[in-house]
Amino acid sequence: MSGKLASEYPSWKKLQQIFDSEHSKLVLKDLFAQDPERFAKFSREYSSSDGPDVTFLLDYSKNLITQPVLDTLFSLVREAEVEKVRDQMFAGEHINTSEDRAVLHVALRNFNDFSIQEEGVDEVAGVLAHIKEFTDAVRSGEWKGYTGKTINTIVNIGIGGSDLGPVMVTEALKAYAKRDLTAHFVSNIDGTHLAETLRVSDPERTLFIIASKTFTTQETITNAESARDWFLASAKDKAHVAKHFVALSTNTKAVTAFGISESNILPFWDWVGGRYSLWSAIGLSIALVIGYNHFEELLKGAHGVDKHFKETPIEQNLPVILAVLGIWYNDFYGAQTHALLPYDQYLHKFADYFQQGDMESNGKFITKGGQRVDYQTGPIIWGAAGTNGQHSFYQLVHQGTKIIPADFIAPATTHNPISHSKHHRILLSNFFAQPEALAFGKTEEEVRKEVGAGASEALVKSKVFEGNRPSNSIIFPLLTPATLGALIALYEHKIFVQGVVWGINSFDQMGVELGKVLAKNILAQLEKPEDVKGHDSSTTGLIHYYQKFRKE
Ligand SMILES: O=P(O)(O)OC[C@H]1O[C@](O)(CO)[C@@H](O)[C@@H]1O
Repeated sequence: MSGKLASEYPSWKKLQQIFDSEHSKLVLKDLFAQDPERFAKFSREYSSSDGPDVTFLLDYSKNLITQPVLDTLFSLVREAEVEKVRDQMFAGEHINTSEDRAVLHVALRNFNDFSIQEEGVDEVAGVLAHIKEFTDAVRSGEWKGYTGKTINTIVNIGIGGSDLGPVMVTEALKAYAKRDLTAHFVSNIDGTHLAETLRVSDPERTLFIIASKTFTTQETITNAESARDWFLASAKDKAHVAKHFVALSTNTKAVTAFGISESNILPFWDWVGGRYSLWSAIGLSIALVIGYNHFEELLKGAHGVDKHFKETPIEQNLPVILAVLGIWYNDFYGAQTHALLPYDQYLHKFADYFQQGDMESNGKFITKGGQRVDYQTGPIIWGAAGTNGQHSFYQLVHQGTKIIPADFIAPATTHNPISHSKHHRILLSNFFAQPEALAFGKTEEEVRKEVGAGASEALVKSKVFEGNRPSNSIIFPLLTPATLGALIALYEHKIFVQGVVWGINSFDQMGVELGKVLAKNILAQLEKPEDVKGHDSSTTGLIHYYQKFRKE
């Protein structure tokens, strides 16, 4: 049952036994040598069944698994009733129990396939129509600023889920961007972020998109107020705000109180989690940059994977496969992190995006039933675009003392085939080489042959790659909007499956609250040393030190 401790499932215990007795025998070099069919057995191609064409290959053969390990992991998924909870999610049941909410990002990209009963679901198509109408007006130049000029800059002001998705996707789909429309994303409360953006923006031609589900987030509201002050310093008349400020929010009351008219609000619903919201009105900046039709392709690509996730048996279900592999390393091998390594410059924000997507979802130690877990939950997600990472942190991935499961992700072809695709071939040669090097390494014997007889023992040892480091590889024809949608949905559902197995609520984020409350209290004490009360000596000392330099 969901909410149960994962360690209570019979398969969990069995996995522990398998790990204890077998893991020293799970050596990739041997496993590949023993079975010429290993790649065929442990790789799967996804092809969308309808909507835009999406295909990708997931190769998971370079994992420390055998069929019995995988079968036991699948049994764990069955015991945790992942399919039942998945169906509850798709049916609109309130699986976000702590907040008593449905979890329906799948409804935002549904296109009438699944029947979902929840308030607001029938409004999705209307909001998409509004996004289309608005983006068409801005992109065509029909929407004018207060002096009659067209919009050439958009500034999305939001943070967390109201920022990272739009940032990642607009970067990823830059090849589809309208190049004469510049998009900025301001998230940090640090005034530098807004100031540097405003410095290069023209108030007569800038559209501010205030993106906040709650419309109470301190960073976003403060940035929005300062942006409005900056705008009014030029525009003077508050009536002009209507041409330059739109809001994306579930909190209409707070938006209108801010001074944005109701006609400039694109709403969404409480069943859209912040980190799952790029598919909603929060994606307005994406639609503005790449055009509505491409935005819809993104949604349809995700919908294809939703169908796959909902309809495919566990053994062939790609999000489930990724999820159980992650559990195997996280909970039995003791891996602390998971690296996302896209070999595509356009995907350079992919890991940043899934830091929130995964860590805010599954970074929890209490089960839905209120018990403390006695195992590890969500991994630390990190990564960077290849090949840059190779010249910074890959040393540790190859020869460090930690096990770092990684996903290598790459497009077979590029939007920028400069020098007859020479760059892309070099990029891909690295994409193929790195998982190979990680898996198979280089033995002492091989090193000795290379360095010759005179080399010192220390030098020989330092050149050995132990190998047996696991990875997945995902390859697809080209990074299109639909393919990106599919990839994001793949990881979203992976996170879902892991959360269900671990028995936690992947859809609240109580862990971000305490810091917010303390900061509010401290903000009121920053002026005078005598105001600083109720803290430990370290916090008090730090605030007192700051107060020596404090300026208005
Ligand atoms: O869209 P909002 O309500 O401004 O919230 C922004 C972000 O803040 C959080 O609540 C906490 O970081 C995230 O879950 C959310 O994406």
